[in-house]
This record gives sequence, C-alpha cells and structure tokens, in this order.
Amino acid sequence: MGPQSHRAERSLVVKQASPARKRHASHHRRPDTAAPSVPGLAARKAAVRLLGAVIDARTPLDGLTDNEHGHPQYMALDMRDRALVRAMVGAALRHRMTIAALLAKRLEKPLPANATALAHILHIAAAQILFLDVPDSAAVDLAVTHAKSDPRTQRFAGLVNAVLRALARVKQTELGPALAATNDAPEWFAARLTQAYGAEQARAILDVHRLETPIDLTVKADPQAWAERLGGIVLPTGSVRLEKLEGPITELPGFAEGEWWVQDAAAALPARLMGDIARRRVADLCAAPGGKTAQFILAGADVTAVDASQNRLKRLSGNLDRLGLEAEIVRSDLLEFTPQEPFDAVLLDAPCSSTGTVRRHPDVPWTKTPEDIAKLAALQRRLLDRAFTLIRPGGIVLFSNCSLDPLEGEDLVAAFLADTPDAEPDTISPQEAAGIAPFITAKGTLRTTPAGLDMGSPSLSGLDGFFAARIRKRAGN
Ligand SMILES: C[S@@+](CC[C@H](N)C(=O)[O-])C[C@H]1O[C@@H](n2cnc3c(N)ncnc32)[C@H](O)[C@@H]1O
Repeated sequence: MGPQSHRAERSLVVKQASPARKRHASHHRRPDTAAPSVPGLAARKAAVRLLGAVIDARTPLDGLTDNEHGHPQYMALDMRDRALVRAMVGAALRHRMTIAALLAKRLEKPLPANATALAHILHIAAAQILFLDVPDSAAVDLAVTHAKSDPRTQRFAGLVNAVLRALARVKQTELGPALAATNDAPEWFAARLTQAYGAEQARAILDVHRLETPIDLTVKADPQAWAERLGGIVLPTGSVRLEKLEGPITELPGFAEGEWWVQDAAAALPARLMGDIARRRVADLCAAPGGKTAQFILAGADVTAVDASQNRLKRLSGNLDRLGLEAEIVRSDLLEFTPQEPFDAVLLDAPCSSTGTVRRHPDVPWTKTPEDIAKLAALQRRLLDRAFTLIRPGGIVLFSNCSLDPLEGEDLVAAFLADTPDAEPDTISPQEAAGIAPFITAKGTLRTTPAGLDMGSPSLSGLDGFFAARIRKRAGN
C-alpha cells in the first residue's frame, strides 16, 4: 500500500490509539495471492456480491440464492457456506441502518458515493460482528483479506481493519442505543406503513422485521401430534410452529412421507375462507408453488391449479407429488385462461410487492419501490377483473396477497366493488375459522401484519402480512 492511499484511509477513519490495530498490522503485509484459498473467504465474497446486487441493482435475493439458478458465486459454495451467506446478507439487510450508523461513527467523513464495494465489505463484516455467532477476529481478518484482494478496495484495507476493530470494541455499549435510534427501514417504506397503520403499529411491524422468523408447517392431520414430534407448538390458527431449524427441513420426520408442507401461518388462512368446497370446482389462479392448492385438495375440492410460470409449476408438481395429492395443472397467463366451464370458487393469490414477507425476505424494502407497488396494484386489478369472469353467478372470488400496502389490498378491492355492479362483498365472519378473529376487520376482510399473533416470546410470535377479501357474483346475472 503506497503512502497516498494510507493518507486517504486515515482521513476517513477516526484516529484511535488501538493496540488491536497494531496487533493485526500483519494484514497489510500478507500477499494477495493467498486470498482465494483462505477458508471462509469465498463465502464472504459471495455475501458481499449478493448484498451489492440487492442494494445497487435491486435484484431480489430469492433468485440470487436459488439452489438451481442462483448467483454463480453462491452456487460455487457448499450447503453450509450457502447458509452462512444467507445469514450474513440477511443480517446486513435486516439491520442496514443500524450498521450504517455504527460504521459512520467510526469514520471522519462519509465513504465516497462510488465506494460501494468497500461499503458492502464493511456491512457484511459488521453484520457478523454485531449479529452473528462469528468471532470478531475472523470477521475482521476476512474483510481485510477481501479488501486487499480487490483492486477497488485494496488501498482501503487499513481502513477496513481499523473501522471494524473499533466497531468490535464498542458493540456492547453502542449496539443497543443504535438499534433504538432507527427502525432499520428505508424511509419510503416506513412512511407508507405509518400512513396505513399509524406510527405505533408501523414501529411494531418494523421491529418484528428485524427478527429471525420461526418456521410454520401446515399438516395434513393431527397438528398436536406433529408439534410434539417436531418440538414445536400448535398456533391458534392450526399451523405448527417450530422456533428454528437445526438442519435441512427435508430431513425432518414427515417431510419425505408428505405429511406436511412449509407455509407461513398467515398464508394458510385464505384457503380456509373458501367455505365448504368439498366436491366443488375450485381454481387456484396463481397457484405455484402450491401451498393453497394442497389445502383445497385436502378440503375435498376438484382443483385446477393455474400459473404462468413453467419453473414455478414444476415446483408445484413436485410438492403435490410429495404430498400424494392431485390437481389439474394448467400453465397459462390468467389473462388468457379460458376454462370450458365456470368455477364455483376461485382463489386469486395475486403477485404482489411481498411487503408482508419482509421477515423472511429482508431485501424487499430495498429492492421494491413505491412505483413497483403502483404497477403491481394495477396488474392485480386486471387479474381480479379476469378472475371474476371465471366464476358462476353465486360463485366466489377470494382475493389475497402478502402485501401490507392498502393500495394492493383494501383500496383495490373497494375500487373493484365500486366498479363492478354484479360483485358484492361476502364478509368474512370472525368465527368462520379457528384463530382468525383477531385478523378480521370491521369490513369483513382479513388483515394480518407481522406484529400480530403474540405467542409470548418474540421468537415464537408474528406472522406474514396478508390481506384477503371474499367477493361474490350476484346470483341471477
Ligand atoms: C404469490 S405467488 C402464489 C403463491 C401460491 N398461491 C401459494 O400459496 O403457494 C403468485 C404467483 O402468480 C403467478 N403469476 C404471476 N402473474 C401471473 C399471470 N398473469 N397469470 C398466471 N399466474 C401468474 C406467479 O408465477 C406466482 O407463482
């Protein structure tokens, strides 16, 4: 490292007489050629790359971490390292503002706007130091090695070392106040939640977004027995909840036998609001990967599962096969789907902004924009108009999605009802299904938020944000 870059580095760092910094001065002498074989480095590099793709290019994390089509740097890792990458990126996104604030306090002036690679290295290392069970020294050493191996960040290796060591020293005292000082959400997202739910409820939702998510299962039968067998609890809504997973979900008892499937407690609710559908013709219009399709089949309906995506339908078929369930599967854009006969009931679980799933998808507030929400709401309205043409008079459309935004829920359905003379609201009663009473609004629609379902401990509480409304086609039309 030349004298000039040393100066650049120093001007950004708060000077600290740090014994730790001296102790690790050897970082600066280690040759870069050693970098690729350093254990743990590939995982850090992948995490930094993925964080960059989310923040700089608004690329959804789900695709980047897909086990078949994910980012090449992620795909090159073994399963253990992939899990570590997801944990690092997840923590960095869940606590993005907290991390930014604590890093900023260690810098004399903000990082240059174009120093994104450096910022992402710092954020991934800070996420490990502050929130993960990784030794501070390993997090710092790997970040420094990473910085040295990349021509864009090479000259900042000393800065990385100093900032991160300083962060590790102050975390006990500074982390609590830093968490309290921010909601860790981008401004637009917090503002929209506040507008929809009020300041207190919005803050409660954002607080839950910073927590790890429990795993919910929908079981074919006997939730109590499965809860005992898997070490979970039965929720008031009937789902089985596991606090956390120790290994791959596919190795849990009952998975291979097709006794249950993973489905958030909130996502399991809409299908329970279709009434008695035994022997009825039911279409699941945006069906993949098929959680709700499976519920309809188990409720005795004659089910047609429609989805536009070939890949997602493959997952749906695989899931139904494992569960030993059958449906007619149709690949079609709903806007072009023309069944021979109308249905008794259809579910439109529409593609949405997914702002109700931030607990499991912490990238959503950073990849979506208010413009995306408006566009998705417009698409959902077209899909709802179409879905309504597919039911017989007296039949029902259940409209649902996992957005927290009224534009995609309450407002959209109100506008549809106002514009559609032969549609009427079919209000949902709080007694219709177990455990739903707290989520039924005065208008007879379903609204859950992540701040709901208090099970006494934060690690067992919460559920996805979901909206559902039931609409009936007036008979005699
Ligand atoms: C929220 S997901 C559905 C989740 C599913 N109902 C479940 O519970 O497993 C939305 C689905 O809509 C599908 N989709 C999006 N646009 C569509 C369209 N125009 N026609 C049909 N399917 C569409 C997507 O491929 C995606 O699988």
